[in-house]
Amino acid sequence: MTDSAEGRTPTVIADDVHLTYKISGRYAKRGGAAALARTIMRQSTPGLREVHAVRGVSFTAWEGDAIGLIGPNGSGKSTLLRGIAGLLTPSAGAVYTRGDPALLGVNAALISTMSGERNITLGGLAMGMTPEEVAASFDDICEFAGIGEFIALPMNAYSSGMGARLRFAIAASKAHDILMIDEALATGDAEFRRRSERRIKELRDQAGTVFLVSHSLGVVRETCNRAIWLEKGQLVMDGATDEVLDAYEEKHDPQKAARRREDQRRQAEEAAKQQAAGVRATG
Ligand SMILES: Nc1ncnc2c1ncn2[C@@H]1O[C@H](COP(=O)(O)OP(=O)(O)OP(=O)(O)O)[C@@H](O)[C@H]1O
Repeated sequence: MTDSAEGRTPTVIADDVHLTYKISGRYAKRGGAAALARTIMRQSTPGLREVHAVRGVSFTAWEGDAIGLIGPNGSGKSTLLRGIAGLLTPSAGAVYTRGDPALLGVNAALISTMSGERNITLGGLAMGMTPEEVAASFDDICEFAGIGEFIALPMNAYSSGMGARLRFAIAASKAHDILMIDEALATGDAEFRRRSERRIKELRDQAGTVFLVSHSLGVVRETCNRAIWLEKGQLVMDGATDEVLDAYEEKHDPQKAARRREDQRRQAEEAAKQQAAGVRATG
């Protein structure tokens, strides 16, 4: 499956995807208010409430793409990742993937009562590595996570940042066809972020596709070639990172956008001055 125009291979196709959560409990009570709530929310089953989190999203991701998913809280970013990973079945539309998607989220399934060391082994095996491959990457994973002696302690003794670092280190040790990272980088310090950004670039170079959910526009600018902007479960914009992030900033942080425009104007002015000085010096 290759796009003949550009010779690139699509890895994920989302075709008008809708993702819905069904929650029970809160409206299960009998009584007038609950019945009224059900009528308003067009519920057919008493006690079941639906949250329509992703509403008709379509895009195609390609090999080598690193796509930042941006949007305000509750806009459906994590839900869309779960849909791509196959953890949620679309209520309408479809997701097609080429290769195995691996979702690295804050809730990635490591076992909190076991040590970091043990989780490296289990996580590696769960990702389909052989025991030899796990043994070969063990030291690199420990070093990448950079949590020192904590690696020998059970993970429930870790701070949330340490846990996120270890999860990232384990997931990123293997080349994935499609790697999805949910906010993992937000919890690391500057040095860890730099290491992670380098690793994401390597994974892209190995022709994988990376999706990154992050509230840090800086991380998305540094890491991604493309961005998808979601708002209330719908796709607002999909395109080159700078273009999408500039438009997002105009809407959600106009002051910052104005400062950025001013900086760009100054830089352009400075570059023009230097070019003119260079022309005079050589002329
Ligand atoms: N497990 C769940 N059960 C029910 N509703 C959920 C569940 N997870 C998310 N939602 C709802 O789905 C919508 C989208 O949530 P989602 O977590 O995908 O957004 P997000 O853009 O990732 O948000 P954030 O930036 O805050 O992490 C929200 O209205 C949220 O309340």
